[in-house]
Amino acid sequence: MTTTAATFDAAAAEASDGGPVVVPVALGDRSYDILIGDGLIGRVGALMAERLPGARAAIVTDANLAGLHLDALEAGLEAAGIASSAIVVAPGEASKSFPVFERVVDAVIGGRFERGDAVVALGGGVVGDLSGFVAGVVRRGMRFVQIPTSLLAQVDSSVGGKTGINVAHGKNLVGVFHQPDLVVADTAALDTLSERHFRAGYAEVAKYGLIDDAGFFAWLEANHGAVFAGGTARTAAIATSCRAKARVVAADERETGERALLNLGHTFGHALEAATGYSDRLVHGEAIAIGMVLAHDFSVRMNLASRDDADRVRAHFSTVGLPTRLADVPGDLPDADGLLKLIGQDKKVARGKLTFILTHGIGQAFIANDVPPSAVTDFLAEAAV
Ligand SMILES: NC(=O)c1ccc[n+]([C@@H]2O[C@H](COP(=O)([O-])OP(=O)(O)OC[C@H]3O[C@@H](n4cnc5c(N)ncnc54)[C@H](O)[C@@H]3O)[C@@H](O)[C@H]2O)c1
Ligand SMILES: O=C(O)C(=O)C[C@@H](O)[C@H](O)[C@H](O)COP(=O)(O)O
Ligand SMILES: [Zn+2]
Repeated sequence: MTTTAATFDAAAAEASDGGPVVVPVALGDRSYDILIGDGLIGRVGALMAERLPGARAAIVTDANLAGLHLDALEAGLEAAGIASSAIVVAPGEASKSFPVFERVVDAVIGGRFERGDAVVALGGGVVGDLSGFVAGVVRRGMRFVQIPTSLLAQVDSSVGGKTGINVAHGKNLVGVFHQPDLVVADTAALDTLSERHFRAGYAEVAKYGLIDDAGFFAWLEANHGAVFAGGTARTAAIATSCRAKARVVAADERETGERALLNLGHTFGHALEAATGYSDRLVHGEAIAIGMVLAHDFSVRMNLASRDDADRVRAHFSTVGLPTRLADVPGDLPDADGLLKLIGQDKKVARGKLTFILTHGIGQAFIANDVPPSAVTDFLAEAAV
């Protein structure tokens, strides 16, 4: 549902009884809940015992999370009588790769985890996408529990079942749709997240406003300080984001239509991630922040949106410290033709034609099929200046 600045109600986005906020994802017999609240990691064992009785847990996490939040998860699993073992990968986008995928698959099968056992992702979007892919293919599909620990993962990647890894040709080009059975977002975990990664996740929060909720975007412009500070504004922003994503996923699980709107900024952004080698030069949320600004600027250039709206998007992202221009990417980038080659590998390409998510203004994104490649290169050549 689209809200306006006057009607967006942050308080209504919170649970009234002090318990976790519950956001259902309605997918028939594969429906599941997203639980959002403070201190939930220690309760995952009890929640799993209720929802997946008898399942053991193959925990996949990264080395940062292993030192911070793994003990609490393991203690809760043990208290609930759930046997577990942990597989630890290196932090960072490079772990969404074939070699790391193979290592995790080997550890899960070698650990004799069965189809009815659960792969449990404790981490950000990298761990979630990688281990969801493992869960989707080992023994042709295991149970899957997401414990997202970054802002980005809590508002976006843990929900909706897109899993996968990157290859040199492009982002997320190998993977499967595999929905989780449960998502548990412990907002207290965000207290240990770096500011850089919190900001990167904020880009995907703002995305929901830019897609179809101008009121939410206006609320973020006024309340971003409180969202960054934590507390109820942050929980409200997470819950609002999850509700928006759950609605789209329920309507179009496999992206045959409107789910593509969630790709706002990603056609440009994914090309930038590939161009920077999936490295710390540019993390996903930063690439998507630049991509969303470019999508608005490109829409202005195509006479679809007003310059005022595009400027508002750039100004807000600058205010919170996100990059907004190609020139903000450290190091060299390919030229416009090089970027277009990468864009040509986008999964939204249909019969060789480029698809972009463009906009008529803030909260008015739409799917644009058959975008002329020459318009894209002309625009990128100008944007690079
Ligand atoms: N499947 C989807 O629908 C979807 C949606 C959006 C993004 N993604 C993917 O998500 C990935 C980006 O996710 P991300 O931004 O979470 O990156 P990430 O998983 O690399 O996490 C960012 C960094 O923060 C650390 N970290 C995470 N939680 C922490 C915590 N609580 N305390 C301390 N450190 C913590 C991680 O170790 C890592 O170093 C990209 O690969 C992107 O393509 C997928
Ligand atoms: O869930 C979706 O659908 C999205 O597009 C969410 C994006 O934020 C996310 O980065 C996703 O992984 C991109 O999907 P892809 O199909 O373009 O790889
Ligand atoms: Zn994204």
